[in-house]
Amino acid sequence: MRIAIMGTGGVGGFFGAKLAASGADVTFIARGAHGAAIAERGLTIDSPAHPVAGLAVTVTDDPAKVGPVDVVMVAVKLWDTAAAAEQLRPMVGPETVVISFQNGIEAGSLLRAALGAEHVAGGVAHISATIAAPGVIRQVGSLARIIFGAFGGGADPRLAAFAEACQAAGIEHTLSPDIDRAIWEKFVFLSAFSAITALTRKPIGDIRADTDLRAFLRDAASETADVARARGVAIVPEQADKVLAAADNLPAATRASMAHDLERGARLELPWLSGTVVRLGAELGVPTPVHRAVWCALKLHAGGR
Ligand SMILES: NC(=O)C1=CN([C@@H]2O[C@H](COP(=O)(O)OP(=O)(O)OC[C@H]3O[C@@H](n4cnc5c(N)ncnc54)[C@H](OP(=O)(O)O)[C@@H]3O)[C@@H](O)[C@H]2O)C=CC1
Ligand SMILES: CC(C)(CO)C(=O)C(=O)O
Repeated sequence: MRIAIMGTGGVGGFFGAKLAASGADVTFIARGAHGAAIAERGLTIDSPAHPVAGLAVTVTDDPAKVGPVDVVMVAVKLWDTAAAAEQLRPMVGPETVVISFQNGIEAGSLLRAALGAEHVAGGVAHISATIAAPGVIRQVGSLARIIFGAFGGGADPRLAAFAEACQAAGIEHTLSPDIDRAIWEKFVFLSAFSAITALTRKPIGDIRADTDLRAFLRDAASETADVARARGVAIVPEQADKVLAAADNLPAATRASMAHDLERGARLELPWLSGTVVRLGAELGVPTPVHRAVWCALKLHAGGR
């Protein structure tokens, strides 16, 4: 199986390295100093649970040189999705499946429109990882799990084969019969978690210990769950409580990637997180006052410094 990693950052670099370390045929798409460092010194995963040191890998900044592959894992930030979809086109052959492991709920439809629905599946990544230095991915905590599946359900032998590759690589994974709901469940969690850890500039340990902030987190999750249900997604009534339970189980130091991006003055995925909740809420007649407040408080930071 040939696998390409479109965007070798926290998510793509981590899971791609696990696959490559297991002997899978993986090509990494990476650019700039990061791509040059990987070519020169290999790919390093700084992680107590899943360390990889200077793994020699195939890396290029030009997908046209790769040719068709079996699986493309898309792991660029959301603002790069449209450009990445165009660039990865030469890697898509008749049997290729492209799986987005990005956050939010919009990447799948954008990729389907660009590449054709038959070539696109959905995915979710549960991990906390960043590019610590060129060529180096740092994982925080030990959570590292992916979920993927065919949009609309149904069996897809290409995804079953990818699940086997994940199994061989020791990647915790689920081939989901309902990826649409899994993507929305992650969105209910992340829209709330990114909102509160970015707005307060505090990790989850401080937030969950404070009654007001705990309620804020739950309210934010509730709003996104209401929007999901108004869109016809079967999100259970207790989903906001599940978000609190998930927050209680995270290492105390955990923050959303958007909170890290805010602190280092980088661009934010805010428009696709709280921004999308506000936009869809307005379209569907669902009030979203918490996400509106978050959107207003952070929007002037969304472009980075
Ligand atoms: N980080 C995390 O812990 C998690 C992130 N996610 C989601 O996964 C997605 C990816 O996030 P993350 O891994 O943090 O992102 P990163 O910023 O760490 O990595 C993305 C990488 O893709 C590169 N890239 C973008 N476009 C191209 C291109 N056309 N060609 C080559 N390289 C390209 C970027 O390069 P450059 O820097 O030059 O732009 C960057 O190196 C996001 O939607 C995020 O929300 C989901 C779960 C956890
Ligand atoms: C919350 C987390 C770390 C879970 O994977 C995440 O997706 C993010 O911060 O972008």
